[in-house]
Amino acid sequence: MTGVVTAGEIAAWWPVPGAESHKYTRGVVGIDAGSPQYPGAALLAISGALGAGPGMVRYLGSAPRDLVVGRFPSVVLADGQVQAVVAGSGWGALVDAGPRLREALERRVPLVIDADALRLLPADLPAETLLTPHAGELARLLGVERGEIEADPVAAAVLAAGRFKATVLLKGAVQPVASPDGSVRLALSGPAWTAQAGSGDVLAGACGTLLAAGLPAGRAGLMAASLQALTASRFPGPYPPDVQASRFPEVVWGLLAPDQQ
Ligand SMILES: NC(=O)C1=CN([C@@H]2O[C@H](COP(=O)(O)OP(=O)(O)OC[C@H]3O[C@@H](n4cnc5c(N)ncnc54)[C@H](OP(=O)(O)O)[C@@H]3O)[C@@H](O)[C@H]2O)[C@@H](O)CC1
Ligand SMILES: Nc1ncnc2c1ncn2[C@@H]1O[C@H](COP(=O)(O)OP(=O)(O)O)[C@@H](O)[C@H]1O
Repeated sequence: MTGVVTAGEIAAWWPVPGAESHKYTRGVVGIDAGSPQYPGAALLAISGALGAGPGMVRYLGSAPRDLVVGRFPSVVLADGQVQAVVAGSGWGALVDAGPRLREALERRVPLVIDADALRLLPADLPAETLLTPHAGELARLLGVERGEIEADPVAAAVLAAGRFKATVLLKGAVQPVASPDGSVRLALSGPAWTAQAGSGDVLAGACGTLLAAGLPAGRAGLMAASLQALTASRFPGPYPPDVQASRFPEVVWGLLAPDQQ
């Protein structure tokens, strides 16, 4: 199937908790984002993860831990079981980036690989890996000029998904989500208020929550990117990306119960 995902599809796929759900069945997402160089990226990725409704967020990164729990007290600092991991946002020049990505891979769960971890892709990626490059990062990965990516983002995403045998969400004004089997869909689009530093970190966190809930990588990417775009449409204006993420639940509610809006 091709074309733009619909709001109806997103609502139908949304992981609504059942009466018997608990935090582990809803999905635990491990966030390895941020660093001493980019502590804000940890908070941004966590805000995106929480806004999409996880059972639990575990913080696995190297940003100051007090900063994390001071801002988000529901986040668990203890390591333990996770059903998906977000790796790479705001790693910057971390010297242990390679071991961090290996550790994430050894958990054998679906991964979101973002930002600086995209430079370290291994030859074999696990099933349900979601890569979330912007055009600059994808150009670097494919060894082409950025203009080529921007000239045909759909073709670039499809090429990358085939090359890396992973699902690729190419970020930008048009956001294709391509699967290794050659299929591609577009996320819903929204106003460019989202085009600001940190929106990508928020998006990676939201993708992680949806992967942890058990969604296939393609759907997780389409849903998270569309949620961010719909939020900017519903709350247009210069809201910082974590503030946009704090409005995600209202937008999800609007998708699930449109009559009550
Ligand atoms: N608060 C925090 O802690 C934040 C932390 N962050 C963290 O900062 C780190 C560096 O991330 P980064 O994306 O700024 O740099 P990098 O990957 O070297 O870009 C390379 C080149 O690509 C281009 N380019 C960039 N974006 C583009 C786009 N959307 N669409 C198209 N092209 C684009 C651009 O090329 P130019 O236009 O300059 O030619 C740029 O020079 C990373 O760890 C990230 O997670 C940020 O998330 C912000 C908030
Ligand atoms: N023109 C645009 N219209 C709408 N959204 C955009 C536009 N350009 C970029 N975005 C959004 O901004 C974000 C950019 O991600 P990224 O460049 O990785 O940011 P950062 O690394 O600073 O967090 C993505 O979430 C993308 O959806």
